[in-house]
Amino acid sequence: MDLEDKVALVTGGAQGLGRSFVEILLKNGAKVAIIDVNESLGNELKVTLNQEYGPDRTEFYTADVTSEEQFKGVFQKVVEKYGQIDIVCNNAGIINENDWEKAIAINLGGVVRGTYLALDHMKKDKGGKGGVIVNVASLAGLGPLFPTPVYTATKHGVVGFTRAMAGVSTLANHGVRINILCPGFVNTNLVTLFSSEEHVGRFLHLRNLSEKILEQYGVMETDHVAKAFLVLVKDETKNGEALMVHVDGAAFYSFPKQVKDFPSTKVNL
Ligand SMILES: NC(=O)C1=CN([C@@H]2O[C@H](COP(=O)(O)OP(=O)(O)OC[C@H]3O[C@@H](n4cnc5c(N)ncnc54)[C@H](O)[C@@H]3O)[C@@H](O)[C@H]2O)C=CC1
Ligand SMILES: CCC(=O)/C=C/C=C\C[C@@H](O)/C=C/C=C/C=C\[C@@H](O)CCCC(=O)O
Repeated sequence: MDLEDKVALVTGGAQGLGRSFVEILLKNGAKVAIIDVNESLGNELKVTLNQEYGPDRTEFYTADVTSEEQFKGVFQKVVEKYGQIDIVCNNAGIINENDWEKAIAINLGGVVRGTYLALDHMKKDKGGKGGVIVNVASLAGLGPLFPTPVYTATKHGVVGFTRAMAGVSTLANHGVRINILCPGFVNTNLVTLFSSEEHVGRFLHLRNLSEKILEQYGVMETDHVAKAFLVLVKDETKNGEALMVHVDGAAFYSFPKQVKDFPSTKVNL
């Protein structure tokens, strides 16, 4: 996919990984709608990006991805302003093992809502132009991150939901590819939370384990992950794929094609 003049929408775009996705999309010629619940950070970023790219390449919209009204309204405003949406990145996410229902609502519910809203505007069988959706999971969507079990569950949910929706999109001829980004640890606000009782709650006693896991995997910079994000956006052969990103590079996860191919040990019943 050539990104020149394409229209992208990125949730959680005001900082961290989302901001790096916004910036790499702009560098490749796209226009970007930045969605975030943090209004002050979003407005600050808009001012910064205006200086580098001019006022017409980005727009910031304050919205909470857990609100159908707000999120749906933002999609409508983006289409009214730019006439189309070609790329959607459902990136907004949190770690909160205390308020785990909030974590589920944002990390999984927000991705489901963003995927459905994106398809409503993009699918070719309803007058759209097709495009690509990238849902941000994590390596914790493929392997359990013990200190954050609910976060792990939300990310496993993003992987399963996205793979199923990629299949639906193919069967329905939506013309929309839907892929998963699975980064390891990245140097953002989020990765500092594992020693915060407010965020890891009853699992705070595992913070030494967290530090060992962080040390084992290393911590990446956001621009490294953004390059992997761009692969999922541009490679039109990829649909339903999970791209793992770690300090040494990136690799597509090999999902077994059928149940009979699942790694298993036979049990006599
Ligand atoms: N930092 C890391 O090590 C990794 C992060 N990820 C995932 O990447 C995504 C982005 O994470 P980071 O950039 O690290 O976090 P971050 O905390 O730096 O940025 C997240 C952004 O999402 C926004 N946000 C939170 N809740 C929202 C809501 N309800 N509606 C709209 N916006 C909301 C926040 O205001 C913030 O600007 C998350 O889904 C996270 O799970 C995945 C793997 C590793
Ligand atoms: C480690 C403490 C913590 O909760 C930090 C979270 C920070 C970032 C968000 C998350 O998306 C990063 C996940 C990285 C996971 C990496 C590997 C796991 O999937 C498996 C770890 C289990 C193991 O190898 O022992």
